[in-house]
Amino acid sequence: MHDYQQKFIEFAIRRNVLRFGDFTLKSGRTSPYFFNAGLFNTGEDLLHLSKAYAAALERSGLNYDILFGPAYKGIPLATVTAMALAEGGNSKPFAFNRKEKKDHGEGGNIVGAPLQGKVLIVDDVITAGTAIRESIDLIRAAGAEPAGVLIALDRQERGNGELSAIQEVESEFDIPVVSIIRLEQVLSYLEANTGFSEHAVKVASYRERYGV
Ligand SMILES: O=P(O)(O)OC[C@H]1O[C@H](OP(=O)(O)OP(=O)(O)O)[C@H](O)[C@@H]1O
Ligand SMILES: O=C(O)c1cc(=O)[nH]c(=O)[nH]1
Repeated sequence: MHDYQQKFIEFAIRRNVLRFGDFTLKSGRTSPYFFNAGLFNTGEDLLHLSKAYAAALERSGLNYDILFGPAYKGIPLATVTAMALAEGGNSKPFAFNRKEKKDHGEGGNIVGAPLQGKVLIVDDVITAGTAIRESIDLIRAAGAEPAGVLIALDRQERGNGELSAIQEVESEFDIPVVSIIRLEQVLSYLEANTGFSEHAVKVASYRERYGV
């Protein structure tokens, strides 16, 4: 695990973004841990988070034209990532969607720059891959193509079959998925640090059941 990854895990635990307990996921699975990016909820958190996203993206060397944040939590993530990239001299257009279509004013369900060219999806986590597939449908419907996905945490879970949801997305759409941290690193952190052993056991057994 790189130092920046350990620091990111500690940042997420400190801000209660990475929590332990019983959580029902969008996929219906019951998970002993949850990553709630909505709790990065101060200006300082966002500043720190935006730098971690932008650094992961720059490290990946991924080629893209525009950032796209899926509603809802992807919206501030794409926004602050675009700002951090611009601060490093790499200004890109960005857009996001509304969950409900707006039928007055400017109408439609895409806000921001037109979805054109290679679109990078920015979100918090991938579990079963539903949110990413929905985003790819929106991107293709606009006549653009997905370039890749940038997330904070790869939960390393099976999707519909034996592959991880991320592997399915990568092979089905031929795009890379870049994450700041993966579950295996969270688990190593829990196992190596006192006070987390009970959580480590539960997370390990969840990973046995749903992990890849
Ligand atoms: O890979 P999946 O199984 O789709 O799960 C992950 C998605 O679920 C959550 O979003 P949610 O749809 O709950 O919406 P929110 O951003 O409005 O909280 C999360 O922010 C991801 O987008
Ligand atoms: O699968 C989900 O619904 C999910 C998992 C997680 O860790 N965080 C989140 O916001 N959603």
